[in-house]
Amino acid sequence: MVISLSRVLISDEVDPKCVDILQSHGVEVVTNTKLSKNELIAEIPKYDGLIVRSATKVTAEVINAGKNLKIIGRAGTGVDNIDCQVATERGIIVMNTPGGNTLSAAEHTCALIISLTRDLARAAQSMKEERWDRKAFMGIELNGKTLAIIGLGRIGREVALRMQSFGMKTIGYDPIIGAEVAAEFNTEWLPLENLWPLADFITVHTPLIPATTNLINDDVFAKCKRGMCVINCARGGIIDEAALLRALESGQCGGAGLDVFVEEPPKDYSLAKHPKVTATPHLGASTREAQSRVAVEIAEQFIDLVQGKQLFGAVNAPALSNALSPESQPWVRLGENLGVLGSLLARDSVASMHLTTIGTSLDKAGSYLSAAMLAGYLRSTRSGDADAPLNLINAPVLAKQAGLTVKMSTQSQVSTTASISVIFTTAGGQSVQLAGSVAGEAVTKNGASVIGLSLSQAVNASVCGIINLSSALANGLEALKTIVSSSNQAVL
Ligand SMILES: NC(=O)C1=CN([C@@H]2O[C@H](COP(=O)(O)OP(=O)(O)OC[C@H]3O[C@@H](n4cnc5c(N)ncnc54)[C@H](O)[C@@H]3O)[C@@H](O)[C@H]2O)C=CC1
Ligand SMILES: O=C(O)C(=O)COP(=O)(O)O
Repeated sequence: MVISLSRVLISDEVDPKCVDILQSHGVEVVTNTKLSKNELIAEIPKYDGLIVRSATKVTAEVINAGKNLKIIGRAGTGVDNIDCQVATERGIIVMNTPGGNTLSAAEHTCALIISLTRDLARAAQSMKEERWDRKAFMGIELNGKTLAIIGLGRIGREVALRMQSFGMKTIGYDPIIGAEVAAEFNTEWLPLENLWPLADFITVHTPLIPATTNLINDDVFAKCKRGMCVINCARGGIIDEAALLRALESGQCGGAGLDVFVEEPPKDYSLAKHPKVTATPHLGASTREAQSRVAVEIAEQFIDLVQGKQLFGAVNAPALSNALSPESQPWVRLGENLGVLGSLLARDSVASMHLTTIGTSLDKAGSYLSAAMLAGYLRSTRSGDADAPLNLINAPVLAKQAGLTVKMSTQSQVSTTASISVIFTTAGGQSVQLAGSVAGEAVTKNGASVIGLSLSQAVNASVCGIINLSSALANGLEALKTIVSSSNQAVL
């Protein structure tokens, strides 16, 4: 799958290095950070690429209006402001720059923890008001206290390492990162129920997903030590804001450091204004270093993708990662053509496909080959929304929605000429088996795949031939049958 980009819209404040890199590769870039929702919807059809931070809400409406959109880039980490599901269904790549702002977010988290222990924000404000009030600001030491880290990914572990230098004991929970990995950064992995009562501070570093929404709620506050403090430099909504306000009021929660809010900017500032809260306006990634990194990274990732060099940072295109190299292009075409052929030969709608890759060179090709096959199959069978392209990004999702199941197997034989074999089984139980390979420079140069066919019940024949698949498909099934039955091992 080849992706070309001609015009990119940047709709949030992104370091100018991003524009420079894209322009130096011939991409036209328009920066407009003042677009209202409706203006963005009106503007987006002109672009094939969009780059945002957290401010632009890339909703289904925006994505559906983006008739030419191929890629949405997030100069940062969280993609919760982008409707990734709709983007995927429309075959649009969503890409972020994981890691570019990790250290800045970790440092900001540490700053919030430290600020809380000494009430720095209010103490500094009192000095600006010319009040020398030493009695009002009795703090606590971090040394010997326990910090619970929920989410032991990139930021969580950097926070752990930094706060350990203050003498804090770090404990943590993550459903994917286990105890052994946590121990590598001196953090004791504990199940949540065991962790709540031990923590003096709890900091969250997870994405906002259903499992983490309101993760810290009234019940959790009740299980914590009285006076424990919470920090949220991840996403608004991981800590239930109403429950936090109640816990601050009752004294169950001793303080909160908040960088993120359910609504940004918040309509209701009662949490931010609360005397026990140190709040910042989503500044975790707002450092020169982080902004420079994410701007360069997103631009370079776009260019690498367009040049077919590599796919980095895509959050919704697992099939694409091995499909960009020039060597894989004929295989992608073969897969698509086999999908089309399967749909032509199967008399009923296909309920399942079983793809087998043969040969070690195709060991990692199963996911893009099956996606290519599904794209070809769906392209040839679908009616309706012809607007949305069918490609390696959306074909697996749309096939799943249509109830089509896909099985993949690998036969890793070193000496074998690489080939693929697929069995299409219809809802009525008929099956069509096709086998194909990409052979020879001369054939692949003019874009045609060579395919060895073995047709079973669906055409009630058992023939084997080699045909120029592209021209056969262009002439339709009847022509194909004629070609197959009249040719034996001939390239047409
Ligand atoms: N305030 C700011 O400006 C910034 C905020 N962020 C946010 O910080 C958060 C963390 O970012 P990274 O560390 O880069 O992400 P990451 O993907 O490296 O780590 C997230 C971790 O959360 C874990 N997790 C998922 N579900 C969980 C659950 N139910 N309970 C506990 N852990 C769970 C994952 O397994 C993963 O290890 C994200 O929400 C990101 O958007 C990131 C950068 C800047
Ligand atoms: O990268 C993230 O997840 C962030 O929250 C940073 O957001 P921002 O790019 O500063 O709007």
